[in-house]
Amino acid sequence: MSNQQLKEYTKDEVAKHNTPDDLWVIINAKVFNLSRFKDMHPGGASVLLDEEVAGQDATEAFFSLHLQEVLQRPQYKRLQIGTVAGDEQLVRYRVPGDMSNTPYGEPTWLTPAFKSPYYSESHRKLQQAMREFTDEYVTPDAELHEADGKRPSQHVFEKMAELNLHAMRMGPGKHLKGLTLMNGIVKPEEFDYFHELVITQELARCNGRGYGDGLLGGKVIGLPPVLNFGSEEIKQKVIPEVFQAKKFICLAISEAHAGSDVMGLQTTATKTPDGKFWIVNGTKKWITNATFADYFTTGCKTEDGFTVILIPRGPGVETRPIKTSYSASAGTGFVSFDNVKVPVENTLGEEGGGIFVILSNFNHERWVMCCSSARSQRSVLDACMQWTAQRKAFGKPLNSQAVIRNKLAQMMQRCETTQAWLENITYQMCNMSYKQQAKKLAGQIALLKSYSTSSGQETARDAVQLFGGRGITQSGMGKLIEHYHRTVPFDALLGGAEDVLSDLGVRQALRDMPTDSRL
Ligand code: HEM
Repeated sequence: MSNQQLKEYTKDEVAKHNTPDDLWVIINAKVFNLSRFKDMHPGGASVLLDEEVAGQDATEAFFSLHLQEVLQRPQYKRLQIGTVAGDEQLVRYRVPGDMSNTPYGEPTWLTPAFKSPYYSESHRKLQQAMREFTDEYVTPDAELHEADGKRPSQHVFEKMAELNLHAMRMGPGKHLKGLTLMNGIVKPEEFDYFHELVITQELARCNGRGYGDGLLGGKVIGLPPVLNFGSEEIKQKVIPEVFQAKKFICLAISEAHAGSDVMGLQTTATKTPDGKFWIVNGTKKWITNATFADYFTTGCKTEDGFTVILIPRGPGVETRPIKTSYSASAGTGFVSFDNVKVPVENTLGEEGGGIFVILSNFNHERWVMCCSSARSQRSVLDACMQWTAQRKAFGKPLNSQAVIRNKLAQMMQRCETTQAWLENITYQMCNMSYKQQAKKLAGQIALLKSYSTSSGQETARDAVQLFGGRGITQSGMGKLIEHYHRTVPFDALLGGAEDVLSDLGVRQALRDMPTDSRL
C-alpha cells in the first residue's frame, strides 16, 4: 500500500490502541496493527505489550532488534495501516542500487569527495548498473538458495546472459567483440580489468558465499583454458553455449590425492590404438559447479606428462554432491570418470603441456578472489560500523568504548590496504600482456590473496565479538556476520592455500634477486 492510500493518524489516536486485543505501534512514522500478529511474533507477545511499546512510537526499540528488511517482507508490510501526521521517518530505507552512507562502507573511489585515477565514467556507470542488478535480481535469489542449497535460478543466469555478464566475467579480450555489454554502458574495446573488478565486487555484495560460487564460479575458472587453448571448432561450439547459460562448465583439477600439488594428480588419459580418442579414468574432488556442469575442463596424467582435456557429460561421467560448510548452491561435487571416451580434438593446449594451461589460469582466478574478498570484508565493516553505533550496552553505544573502536580501526586498515593493493595490481594488469602478468604479477597476486584472506579471517573473528550471540546466529541482525565467519575459509583455501601462496610470492621475488647486490 502506498502512503497516499494510507490513513493518517495523530500520535494521540494511536496511543488509545494499547491493549492485547487492540494493539497498535508506530515504527518509523508508520502505524502498524499488531493485534492479531502479536501471538505469532517471533520475539513473543509480552515485549509488544510493554507500556513503552503498545500504542507508542517503538522506532528505536524496533531497529535495535530487527534488520530493516523485516518490514519489507510482504507478510509484515500488510500489518501497516497508516502513517503518523507530520512525522518524519527516522530511518532511511535502502532501495535497490543504494550506496552505503556509512564511513568506510564503500571503497574510496565510491565515496563522495574522494578521487581515484583508476576509474573512468564507464566504470562508474557500470558500477551503478551492477549494483541495481545485484540488489534486484541476485541478492533475493541468493537469500533463497544459500538456504535451500539449490543452484542459482535459471532466470538469473539468463538475465546475466542478456546483459552479457557471463562474457564480461572472463575479463577483457577478443571474446567480447561484437557483444552489447550491460545494455551498451561499456564498449567491448574499452572493457578492462577495472570493469571486471567492478562486476566481481558488486556480485560479491549478494552475501551468499556458496551461492556466489554457484553463480558460475566454475565457468570463471573452467572456461579460460577453452578460450585460450581450445581449437576453433571447440570454441565456436562451447563458448556461445556457456555465455548464453544454455550449458555449464567447471574446472576439474583437485583430487582426493592432490590439491595444490597439481603434478601429483592420478586421473589418467590414454589414447585408443587408432589415436583418435582419449580414454579417461579417475576421480576429482571439491569441484565447484560439478553437480550441474555439462563440461569438465579436466587435468589428466598422460604419456607425455600432464594434459588438460575438455570432457562433456556423457557415458562414464558421474557426479555427486559433497556436503561442505557452505551452501550446496555452489554445486560442489565429486566427479568420477570411468572409461570415458573423448575425441582427441578436445585436448586444450599441447599434449603434455597442461601445466602451462593451468598455471596461466591461476593468476586471474586468484585476482578475482581478491576482488570478492576485499568487497565481502567491506560489507562486514559496514555492518560493524552500523551495529556498534546503534547497539547500546551499559547505557552507551558500543562504539563509545575504546576497545571496540580499536577493532573497528583494524578492520578499516585491513579493508583499505586490501583494496588499495588490489587496485594497484589491477592497474598493472591493464598495462601488461598476459605473458608479462604471469611473469611479473604471479607473486604479487599470490601475496595479496593470502593477505586478504588472512585479514578477512581476522575481521570475521572481530566481527563475531562485536555482534556477540547474533554473530553466531543464522537469522536476525547478525546473519551477515555469521555467514561471513562460517564461509571465509573458502576464500582462504580455494585457488590456493594461504601458506602455499605466501611462499609462492616470496619464491617469485627470490627468483629475481640480483646476484651483484650486497648490504
Ligand atoms: C511490525 C512490527 C514487528 C514485526 C513484523 C516483527 C517481526 C519480528 C521478527 C521477524 C523477528 C525475528 C527476527 C530474527 O530472526 O531474529 C522478531 C524478533 C523480535 N522482536 Fe519483533 N517485530 C515487530 C515489532 C517488534 C517490537 C515493536 C518490538 C519491541 C521491542 C519487538 C521485539 C522483538 C524481539 C525482542 C525479538 C527477538 C530478537 C532476537 O532474538 O534477537 N518486535 N520480530
